Amino acid sequence: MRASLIQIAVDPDEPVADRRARAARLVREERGAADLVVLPELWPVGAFAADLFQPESEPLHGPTYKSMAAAARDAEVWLHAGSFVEAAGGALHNTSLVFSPDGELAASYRKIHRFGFDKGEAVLMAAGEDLVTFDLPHLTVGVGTCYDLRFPELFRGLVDAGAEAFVVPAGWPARRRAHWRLLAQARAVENQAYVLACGTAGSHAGVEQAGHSLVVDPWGEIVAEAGPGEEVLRAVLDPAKPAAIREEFPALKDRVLGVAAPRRTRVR
Ligand SMILES: NC(=O)CCC(=O)C(=O)O
Repeated sequence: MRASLIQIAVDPDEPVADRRARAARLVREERGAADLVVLPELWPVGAFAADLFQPESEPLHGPTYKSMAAAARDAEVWLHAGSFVEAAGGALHNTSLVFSPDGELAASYRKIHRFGFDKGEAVLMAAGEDLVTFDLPHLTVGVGTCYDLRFPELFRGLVDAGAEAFVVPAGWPARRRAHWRLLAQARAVENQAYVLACGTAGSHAGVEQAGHSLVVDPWGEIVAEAGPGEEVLRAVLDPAKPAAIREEFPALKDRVLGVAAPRRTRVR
């Protein structure tokens, strides 16, 4: 299975509508070269451009949905279209969209762990509540977004829901690039699953982006890594590999459920 991760640059001088058109063009250019195309987190506005979240928010079936559905159909690819700011019921969400090659919505995911502590996304957006997977022809894929990567229990939940690969769109800062690589590899190793982590390039809202999108295999090896600038990162995945590794090294079967529940250690 061929995957293309479009590590688009978010430049505040490029109007959102122009970047949307450019992203759609980049997706169409993968026609014949990819089965799955991935875009990063909040690429229309930039993950740290909190001032734009409200003014650039859209309903689910807004301009980003429409342009990405058409691009998936034209390119005949599965498209994880990254995320956009969704306005729904008076709240904002960091929502990812997945389209099938006929341009139908296959899944949508509202980011569960919001970043920013007491500012930005953490205060402006509402948290999602649902774990989401979608089925490619030979691979079940779980979805997380950026900061979610720091929360292993989310990914374990996705494994319990059948995931053999994770797609993680992100807007990760260059300052924590070491965490990005380490966490992507950790999620792959502990879950014996592919990780496709697609970040942004460029700099917006004063935050230089890490770039360095990654494809990590279920053994934890990095099979492809982008540089810091705008780039399309391509990799070939073997959909049989997660099951083969889980069979060869069956650590997931040794889980002791409930061990994480708080309890006192008695000193004898
Ligand atoms: N957009 C994000 O979720 C950023 C996450 C981040 O910077 C980090 O986890 O570090």
